[in-house]
Order: sequence, then C-alpha cells, then structure tokens
Amino acid sequence: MSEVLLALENVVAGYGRAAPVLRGLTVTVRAGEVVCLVGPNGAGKSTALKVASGLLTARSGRVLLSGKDVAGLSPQRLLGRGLAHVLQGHSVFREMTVAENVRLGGYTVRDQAVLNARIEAVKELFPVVAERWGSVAGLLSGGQQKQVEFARALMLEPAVVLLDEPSMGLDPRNTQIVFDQIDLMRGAGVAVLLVEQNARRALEMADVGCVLDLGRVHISGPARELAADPRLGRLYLGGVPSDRTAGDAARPRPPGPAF
Ligand SMILES: Nc1ncnc2c1ncn2[C@@H]1O[C@H](COP(=O)(O)OP(=O)(O)OP(=O)(O)O)[C@@H](O)[C@H]1O
Repeated sequence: MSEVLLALENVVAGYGRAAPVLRGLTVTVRAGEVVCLVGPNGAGKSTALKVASGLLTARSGRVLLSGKDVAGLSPQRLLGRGLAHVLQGHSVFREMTVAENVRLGGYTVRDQAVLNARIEAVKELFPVVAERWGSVAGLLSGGQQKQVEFARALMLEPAVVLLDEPSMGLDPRNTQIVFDQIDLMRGAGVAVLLVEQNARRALEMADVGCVLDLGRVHISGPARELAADPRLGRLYLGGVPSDRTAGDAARPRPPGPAF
C-alpha cells in the first residue's frame, strides 16, 4: 500500500463553545489517491478540511502530514509543508489576470527559473490557464475560474490538495471538466481530499469514499462500491443508517441534497 500522506485521527473539533461538529473523525489519504468525503448538509465535511489545513484547530485527536503531527500549525506553514486548500466557492481575484492569480500561488518561490517551470507545468495541466493567461479572471466562466484556482494551488507543488465542493454552482458540462481535472491532478502525483455534494459522480471518480454523518465516518471503502451502496441513498434521503446510535438519531440534522 502507498504511503499515508495525510491522516486525521479521532479528531474532535467545533466552533467556539458550541458542541463539537467533528466527533471522533478518522480519515486517511494515501499517495496517489483521491479520497472523497460525502454526506448530508452539516455533517462536518468542510469542517474536516478546515482542521486538515489549519484553519481550525482540533480540540483533540491528531492531524498527521507525512507522519508528523501538524495540529496547531497555521495554513501558511502547512502550505509550506505540502498541503494546499482550495476553499468552497470562488476565490480567484476577479479584477486580476489569470497570470497574476496563478503567480500569487507561487509567491514564496524566489528562484525565477523554478517559478517559470511551475507555471509551464500548470499551463500544461490546465490548458485553459494557458489560453486565457492574459485575461482578467472575472471574465472566465465558473468552471474556468475553478481551474485557475487549481493551478494557483499547485504552484507550490503540494503533495496533498484539499478541494471543497469544486463543482458547486457549475453546470453538468463544467462539473465534468472539473472532475476530469481532478483526475489529471491525481495522474500528476497529487493526492486529493475532496468534499462533494455531487456524491455519486464524485464517488465514481474517487478511489476511496467516506460517508460522514454527524461528525464521524459512518461508511467507508472503495469509492465505486460506495456509490452503489443502498445505505448511502437512505442517508441522503433522511433515513438513519443502522450503525447510528439512538443518541445520534435524536440529534437534529438538516435535510441532505438529492443524491
Ligand atoms: N464558522 C462557523 N461558525 C459556527 N458554526 C459553523 C461554522 N462553520 C460551520 N459551522 C457549523 O458546523 C456544522 C458543520 O458544517 P460544515 O460546513 O462542516 O458541514 P458540511 O458537511 O460541509 O455541510 P455542507 O454540505 O452544507 O457544506 C454546521 O452545523 C454548521 O452550521
């Protein structure tokens, strides 16, 4: 089995003084893998990514990056250690050009030759970045802007990229393009931890799937097998999977998206 790059172990985390959102979450990402977190709204998927990237500090449990405990490190420090987070929604600087956006991702690279080589690499991986290099980013379509975000995230050659709902707001064609690009990232040797509402399609592309509910992994396994697991449909339709406890079931949960 390939090396474990990122591991969340028994993580408990939440916001302020409120009850924890993650309640003993364990997720592992290995080299060369796309691991997909799916689950109903409010299950804690985005929160899991925030803990992994240092935006939120776990109350307990461990966060390991290439075997080293990185809990409490800032997102900047984690980026320097090879972990990039592409946030939910659109985060390109719309008034800046594609070139300026992508270059921002490599702001810590001092060696011009290295920077140029990285730019060429992301242009090759994301042709639209090359085609629209001089364009103002706000003029690109939502799917194209997402690819600019991917390119920017890859400029420091991260080992692991966290992608939070990259298909959000995209039409089916652009969703497919974005999923194809994630597949290409994996092909380029980047491990991906992906959160997706578009559960079935994401699981068809991912290697490993984890179904989160109420801050824990309830079902996990080979992604394609999960996509066909009837328990997943039940969970999304508001049913209670058999492995949830009576206490869990009593906790209110917002309705999930159509699966
Ligand atoms: N900044 C915040 N402050 C307080 N509570 C928050 C914050 N962000 C998220 N939460 C709460 O944490 C819980 C989990 O949210 P999270 O965004 O992790 O869920 P999710 O599984 O990603 O949901 P969705 O699919 O709707 O994006 C929700 O109850 C949410 O209201």
